[in-house]
Amino acid sequence: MAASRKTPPDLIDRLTQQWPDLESGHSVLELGLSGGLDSVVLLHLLCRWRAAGGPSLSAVHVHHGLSAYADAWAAFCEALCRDKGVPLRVERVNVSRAGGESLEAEARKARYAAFGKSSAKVVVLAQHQDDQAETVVLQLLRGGGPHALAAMPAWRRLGGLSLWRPLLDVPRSALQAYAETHGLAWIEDDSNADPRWRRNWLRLDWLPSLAEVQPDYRRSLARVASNMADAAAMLDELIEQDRALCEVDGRLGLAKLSSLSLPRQRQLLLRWAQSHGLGEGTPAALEEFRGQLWTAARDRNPLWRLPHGVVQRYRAALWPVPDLFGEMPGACEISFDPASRADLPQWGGALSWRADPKGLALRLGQPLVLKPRQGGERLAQAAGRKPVKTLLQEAGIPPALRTRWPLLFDQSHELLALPSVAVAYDAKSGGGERWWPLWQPKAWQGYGSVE
Ligand SMILES: Nc1ncnc2c1ncn2[C@@H]1O[C@H](COP(=O)(O)OP(=O)(O)OP(=O)(O)O)[C@@H](O)[C@H]1O
Repeated sequence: MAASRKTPPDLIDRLTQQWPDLESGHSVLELGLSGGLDSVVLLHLLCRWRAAGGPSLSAVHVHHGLSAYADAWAAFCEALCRDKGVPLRVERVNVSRAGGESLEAEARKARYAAFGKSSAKVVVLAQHQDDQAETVVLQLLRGGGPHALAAMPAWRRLGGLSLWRPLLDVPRSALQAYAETHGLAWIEDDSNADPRWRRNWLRLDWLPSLAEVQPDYRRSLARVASNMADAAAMLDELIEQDRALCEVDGRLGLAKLSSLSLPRQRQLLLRWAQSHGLGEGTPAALEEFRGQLWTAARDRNPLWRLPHGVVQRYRAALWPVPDLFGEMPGACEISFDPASRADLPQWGGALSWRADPKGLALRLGQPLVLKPRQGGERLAQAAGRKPVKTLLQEAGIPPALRTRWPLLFDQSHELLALPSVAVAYDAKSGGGERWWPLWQPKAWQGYGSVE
């Protein structure tokens, strides 16, 4: 049987032709070796390449401890690498469902974390054309867009190193033929035969039926992946351009947003919200919000609720407001230190100080109290005591941020300031150095302040 299959003569050429440049500094490779057919064939190819003057080589086997055979797989990889003179590290990882994902997804995360610890410049993995085709179908069934359908790239960054998948355009049958021709031994993962896993069901049932009507489906699906990779890259470029057009200080300007076509508005909003850590919204919630954006009355401030925060329309812009759903903070004592910046996660921001002749006269270590608004507070201003609510409105603070905007009191509960917005007029008398309190909500960190 082994002799009857024809080995493609060019498998090693296909590998080396993808290699960018031996002089580029990528001269050390580490192979992810599971002990299965694919990575055993890749080990053989890389060893041949090494013998012909190619990059030096090591391997990593990730021991997940999930199968009764896990120790036997590690032992198999150790013996194979010893025989080939390839240094092997066996990484034992703990996989649990603690993250709330499937065991398969947790195992994958642990595996890639172990790959990321490599001291090589490039980690090489043995996914092939059948894996790519399966990934495209799985992403299609999940309802994925261009990024998901782009499936696996041949090269990508993983932390400080590169991941390389040189066999992505090689069908599994060619790897099997190669293994048989060279008399290679490998292990079969028992879980690959379990049809309860969607990928296995595809591989064992669905794709063989598809192959009967379209034998070249792998190539078509690989083409989908590469077309979608281009589409995804172009989408990224367009979103970046649109973002540069619409975003000022972390807010999206509505006038500029309205000049974009509807699909561009949608894509920009989704990406922008994600980049502010608000998570991925449902298409229905986004459409509802987009409808309100242009129709809600001027004095309304519609919200787009996302898994980790909200986006609020306020005046002529959209504001990202992360995590407003925790418990409201209580009163909090601090002591004045102009050199320190106090991160106050429960309040959703950070308090700092700036020397300013119009600020407060405070002494180092003076006790101060931060309290949330109760309603009805007033702050002394030149023209009388002004409601805090009016001061926040005048400063253009969107309503979603006002509930957690801290009020700064002295120890006798006199309101001293609304940080970044105003300080008490009567607190301005007296000599010495003066300080202006600054409140920077998490949503604005990395951008300017409200002033
Ligand atoms: N236990 C392991 N130890 C080291 N490398 C592994 C291990 N399991 C898989 N790999 C590497 O990853 C490649 C792909 O394996 P597999 O398709 O099982 O995993 P995956 O990481 O889930 O892939 P995908 O990126 O398609 O989700 C293998 O060919 C091999 O190079």
